[in-house]
Amino acid sequence: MADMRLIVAGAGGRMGRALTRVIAETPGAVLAGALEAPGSELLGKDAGVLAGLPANGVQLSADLWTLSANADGILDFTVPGATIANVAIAAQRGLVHVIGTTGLSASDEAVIKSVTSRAIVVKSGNMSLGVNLLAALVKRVAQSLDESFDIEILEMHHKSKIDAPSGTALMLGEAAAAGRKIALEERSARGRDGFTGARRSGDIGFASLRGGTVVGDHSVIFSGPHERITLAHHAEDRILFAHGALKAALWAHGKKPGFYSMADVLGLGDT
Ligand SMILES: NC(=O)C1=CN([C@@H]2O[C@H](COP(=O)(O)OP(=O)(O)OC[C@H]3O[C@@H](n4cnc5c(N)ncnc54)[C@H](OP(=O)(O)O)[C@@H]3O)[C@@H](O)[C@H]2O)C=CC1
Ligand SMILES: O=C(O)C1=N[C@H](C(=O)O)C[C@H](O)C1
Repeated sequence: MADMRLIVAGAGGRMGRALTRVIAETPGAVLAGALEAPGSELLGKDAGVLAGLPANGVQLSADLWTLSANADGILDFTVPGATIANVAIAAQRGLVHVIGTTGLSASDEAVIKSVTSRAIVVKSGNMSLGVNLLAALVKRVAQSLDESFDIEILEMHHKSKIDAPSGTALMLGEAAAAGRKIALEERSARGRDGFTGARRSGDIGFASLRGGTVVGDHSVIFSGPHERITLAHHAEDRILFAHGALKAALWAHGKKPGFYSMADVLGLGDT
């Protein structure tokens, strides 16, 4: 099969630059375009140079329709508004759309699902093997423990992160809720402040810390009578997520339209 031609959306961002570097070193993948926000001062700059590599001749553009005329996939780690705009074009062009953007609303999620009868979407709040394994473990532990164990999810990220709780924390919350056979949206406790009253039994709590350059730390705490179990993951470099996104794109190339998760890509199934 010919090399997969990939567009990096948000090419000037932290993940975008990491993705450009990983594409350059991945056999079977080639950078076909670099997308940035309309009005960005980075438009016209060379994607390779921005990523700390030699110039590669791919200049940042805000025109996905034109870029995608000659592409097979788009790696999208941007902001919700941009991802939703990209969804329609990716579907129309038949691209593999790998979505890592977090902070999407329920209606954004519905828009993404609505195109998957004709589009190939791989979406995950975290593209790392470790976090996807952790989610499977969290589901398993939540299945085994009753409501005498309170579930709390703690995450810490760098000071530039703009959404909370993190997409990963919500994914781990979904895993815990699936293990307990409850609906997360009915049982989550977020943003405690002031006179909150006692913790409601069966809730899944979330807490977010921000500071410095932390790439991504997540802990799921099962706090029971006189004992506590903590399952945790620490991301050490965001290149980890970029490798996961590339793996997802190459895996999805040629697949039937549908909505896929990183668990599908990694062969973890519905564990
Ligand atoms: N699923 C996963 O494994 C991971 C997910 N993420 C998620 O990825 C997203 C990006 O993270 P990060 O790279 O740190 O953030 P950055 O802010 O560094 O990068 C986002 C980039 O998207 C650009 N952008 C904004 N609007 C558009 C648009 N309309 N079209 C194209 N590009 C646009 C921004 O440009 P500008 O600055 O000019 O607005 C910026 O360059 C976040 O939601 C984060 O949570 C991050 C790591 C791993
Ligand atoms: O914004 C980030 O940096 C990250 N975002 C993702 C999230 O919201 O969970 C994944 C990772 O933790 C880094």
